[in-house]
Amino acid sequence: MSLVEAALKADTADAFSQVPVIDLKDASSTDPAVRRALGAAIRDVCINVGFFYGACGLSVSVYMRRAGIGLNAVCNHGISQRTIDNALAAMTEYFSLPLDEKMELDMRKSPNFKGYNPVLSSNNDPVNNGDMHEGFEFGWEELQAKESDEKRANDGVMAGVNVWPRAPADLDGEHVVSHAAVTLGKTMFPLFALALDLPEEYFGDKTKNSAALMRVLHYPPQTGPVDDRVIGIGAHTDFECFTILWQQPEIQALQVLNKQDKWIDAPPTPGTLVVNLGDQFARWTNDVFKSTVHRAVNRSGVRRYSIPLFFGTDYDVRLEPISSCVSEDRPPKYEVVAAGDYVKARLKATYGH
Ligand SMILES: O=C(O)CCC(=O)C(=O)O
Ligand SMILES: [Fe+2]
Repeated sequence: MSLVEAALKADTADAFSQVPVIDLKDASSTDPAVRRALGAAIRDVCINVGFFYGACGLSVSVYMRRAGIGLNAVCNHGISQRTIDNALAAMTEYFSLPLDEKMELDMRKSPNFKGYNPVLSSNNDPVNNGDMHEGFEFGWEELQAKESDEKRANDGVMAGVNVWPRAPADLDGEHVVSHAAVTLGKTMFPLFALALDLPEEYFGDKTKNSAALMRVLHYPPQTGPVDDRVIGIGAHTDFECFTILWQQPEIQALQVLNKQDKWIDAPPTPGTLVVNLGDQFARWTNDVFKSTVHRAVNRSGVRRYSIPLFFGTDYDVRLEPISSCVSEDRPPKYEVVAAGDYVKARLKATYGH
């Protein structure tokens, strides 16, 4: 079945009622048949849901080893548990700093949306009155600072350095997690290409500078009568190709909208990370791949932390629809824009500056 036919079929299929799990253990297989089978599973989920739990757990260390980076920094700590524990401890410490100290790195002082954003300063859903979370955002950076960072020199409209809080709440743990997640993201691109019947290396020259924005989020508990227009993060789609999300175990907050406009819970599931598609993939695939609306509402009565990594194409890439996703009956739906311009416009709308 062609991609366009599969998308048409999905339009009339039943709405999803849960977020599916895809086992990513075969992501490192070199057997073409095994890889094709995984690509087919990913294709089905991308066309019908746009969200899945990637079961990775221990195998993340395999990705790290294959990519040949961060072995000491990441694998020896065991990305699936110890690195995450470190990151969670650093986040907890960072967000408990006095507000004026956090505001020293106010994102609004940064030309490229790096740094701290306080509670209610972002508004992902324009009908709402602000998002009930605070966050800290940074882009890709070498673990050991280099004199000249070629990747960052090519960031175009999103170019600019990160800002970091001072030790001890220095978010070093998050920086390590971002390297692990970027490695996982690079492993995913060839699989998305397979899912789109493209050569595995199709996205290679479009993702040389691993546009990767990581956010560290803290959602205070919302108790008592909750104003529906003030929720953890309002209904939105993500901006980049796909997001890899770690959510704090045992706290339900994330919800995904199905086509019957029903919110489906996506609770944290041990040994998995959430993977969801964003608008760059929707634009590239002319909506064959779904950039699905989601939100987070923390009514658990306790604090909740999460770490999304938004993984996209190089910012100068133009998001032209892939030809197999366009037909006479399915003409291009989106104006062609450069990835960086699109991301920057969405960030401006979200943070109001
Ligand atoms: O915290 C979460 O579970 C979701 C965060 C999210 O959707 C985002 O930052 O785009
Ligand atoms: Fe999101």
